[in-house]
Amino acid sequence: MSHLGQAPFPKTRFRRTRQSPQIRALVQENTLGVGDLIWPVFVRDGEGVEEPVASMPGVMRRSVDKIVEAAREAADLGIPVICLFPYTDPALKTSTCEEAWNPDNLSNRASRAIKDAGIDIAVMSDVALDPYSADGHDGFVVDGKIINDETVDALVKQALSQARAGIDIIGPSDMMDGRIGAMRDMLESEGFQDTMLLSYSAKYASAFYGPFRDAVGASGALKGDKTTYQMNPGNTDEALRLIERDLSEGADMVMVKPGMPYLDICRRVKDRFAVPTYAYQVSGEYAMIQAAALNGWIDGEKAMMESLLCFKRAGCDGILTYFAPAVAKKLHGLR
Ligand SMILES: NCc1[nH]cc(CCC(=O)O)c1CC(=O)O
Repeated sequence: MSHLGQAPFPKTRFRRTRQSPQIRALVQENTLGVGDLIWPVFVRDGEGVEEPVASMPGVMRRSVDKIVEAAREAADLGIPVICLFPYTDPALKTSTCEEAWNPDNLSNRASRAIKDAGIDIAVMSDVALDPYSADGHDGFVVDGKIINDETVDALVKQALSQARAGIDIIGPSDMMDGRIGAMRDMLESEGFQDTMLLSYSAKYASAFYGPFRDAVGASGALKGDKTTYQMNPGNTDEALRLIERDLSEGADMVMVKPGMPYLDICRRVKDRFAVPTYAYQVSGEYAMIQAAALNGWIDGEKAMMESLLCFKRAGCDGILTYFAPAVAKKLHGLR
């Protein structure tokens, strides 16, 4: 084997630098820190409610008061960002989705409550129509098609209601074309110069979103699939074109989603654009690790830590993960 400047065996023995925890720490190239974590949480109606999500053991839907408690706990652990996903009352779901830009919808109430409590945590939102849509799609459905431009107008209204509710980081997850530019123009003209856009730029049409759709109550509503707007898992050049497009329209940060099966995309994005790059370790990835751990088939805690470190190795600056509080506790030596 020839490697630049590498002496042959036995002058080079790789095991020398693996001999103890101290030396392994010294030569470690990538690390996971609490500052790398974005914690997605599910908000529901009511008060004092913490309701387990069956397909995501350890994950809860929380009422707004409990979300505030969770945000405080996350901030105390040093988690920099909490990301809100609403579980909307099915009675509020329509084909015109107006609940999406209701200033008092669940997501906006939760955002305001966290801000009013003065908690030191950045709040991120989700922009897409699916939690509010009777059809379960991220855009308006007309004659069985998901229509792009009218959806973008609605998403801009939704994003404005979120900015007004104090959201720090707007996360468009809808995959419509042209939405980042439209939202950036709106934010500039409405006086929200500091509101960030973290674009779900390379979001794939994935089977790994199943438990999430249960958690937000969208699985029952969804007719068909999302393949006309989310990406084909076979593509990688297209991901780079989407990232480039979203950066050119004013995205501050970009995301690849799902995470673990798409680490090659994370690496290509980071190498090519050198911008703040995030991955979403989605609900199905979380569920797989938890299910195997609960069966005693893998060491859940080790698999959790390894999976997240690997995102850092792949070039990500941070990860959206349902494990965030557990990881933060582990990193602080609290468990
Ligand atoms: N716009 C919806 C949205 N935002 C985040 C997720 C998935 C998150 C997860 O699976 O953890 C989805 C689901 C989907 O696109 O159907």
